Amino acid sequence: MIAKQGLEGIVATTSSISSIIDDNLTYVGYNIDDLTENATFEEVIYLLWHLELPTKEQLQELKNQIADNMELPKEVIATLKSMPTDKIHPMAALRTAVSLLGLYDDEADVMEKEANYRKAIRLQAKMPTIVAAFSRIRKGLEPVAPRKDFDIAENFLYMLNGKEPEKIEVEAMNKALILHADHELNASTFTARVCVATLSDVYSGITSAIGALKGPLHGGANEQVMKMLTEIGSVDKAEQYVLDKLSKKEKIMGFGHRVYRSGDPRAKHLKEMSRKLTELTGEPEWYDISVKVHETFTSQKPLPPNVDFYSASVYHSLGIDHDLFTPIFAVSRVSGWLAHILEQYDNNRLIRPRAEYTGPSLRQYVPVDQR
Ligand SMILES: CC(=O)SCCNC(=O)CCNC(=O)[C@H](O)C(C)(C)COP(=O)(O)OP(=O)(O)OC[C@H]1O[C@@H](n2cnc3c(N)ncnc32)[C@H](O)[C@@H]1OP(=O)(O)O
Ligand SMILES: O=C([O-])CC(=O)C(=O)O
Repeated sequence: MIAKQGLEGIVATTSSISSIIDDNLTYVGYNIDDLTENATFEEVIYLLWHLELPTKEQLQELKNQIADNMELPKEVIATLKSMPTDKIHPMAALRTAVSLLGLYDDEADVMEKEANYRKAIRLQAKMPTIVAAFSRIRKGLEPVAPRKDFDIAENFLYMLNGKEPEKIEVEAMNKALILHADHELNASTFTARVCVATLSDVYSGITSAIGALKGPLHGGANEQVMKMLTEIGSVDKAEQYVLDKLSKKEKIMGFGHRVYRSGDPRAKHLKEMSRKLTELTGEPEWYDISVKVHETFTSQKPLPPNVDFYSASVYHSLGIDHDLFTPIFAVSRVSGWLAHILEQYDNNRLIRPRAEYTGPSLRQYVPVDQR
């Protein structure tokens, strides 16, 4: 039997990390609403990697390990500086920098469980530093060194802007990081699992996953949402804009999902954050335009917004450049990719499905000068 196009509905692995059942998302049994309201991103990382929430001591140990590993090798900074920063997408820079990190990790090809865990910590710690450093370098600024007393959310905003962020900004970033951390067998996570199931290394797995997340049908959608909101420009233009796009059979980014039917449970948190933050920054129009697009789109198609829709106006309100939205998704999702990579190694078998051949039937080779 051939699978539906895009492997729709196919259960391709077992996993204990996250589940989507009846449109409810849980990380290792904890509802995403509960975690978003109460946890820190570091607690969620620990949960995804150890399948239990940490004790105070375990959490402190993880935070220390991350803080000790945030600095980038000088060679990676030098390469970021040598990139054609005005021409490339930050996701391409991130993909290259993560691959490069592997060259400066003596344990890159050591396949023992403990070594893979150490690499997970290094990658989780260094990805925010890469994104922030790239952003500064392309503005002609020096990268800002991470602070050991800051958690990931706070450090990321600090390294990006070179000043201590406000409490509300840190809270919003922490929630956003939790909401994007893992999502069952989405395309980038599947990519990471396929890669490491060949017994390739962790850096290869994460580099491949970044490539998959970059596409606009997946993580790249959040940047496209902001592009659309900017193009619309004011609430009174939103309805016509959506109707025009739909009449041309074009997709509206940030809507629809392969798995969710009644709605993506992450969207309501981002919607509320968007409302609060846009009000605080004195730019409520970004929220108002988003709501109008939401209302118009769902009056035409029964496809609710996904995680990428309201995250766009949230990140915009945090003053983040629009092409950094997808790299921020990667800074969060690397926690889930790493959890899945570690799980894959623990019970590995090569992932190699079949294809039904639909090309020409057997034919004879004709030499080039006779064709
Ligand atoms: C973090 C994440 O990855 S969340 C997803 C982020 N991606 C986006 O927001 C991009 C926009 N959304 C989409 O492209 C899709 O909804 C996907 C890729 C997320 C899921 O797609 P699938 O389940 O494969 O649905 P598919 O793309 O086949 O669409 C099915 C039908 O719904 C329509 N549709 C789906 N999403 C949208 C959309 N956002 N806007 C307009 N129409 C849509 C398609 O045009 C198609 O219509 P048709 O049957 O008349 O041709
Ligand atoms: O699960 C998916 O297909 C896409 C998604 O929402 C995610 O990766 O967060």
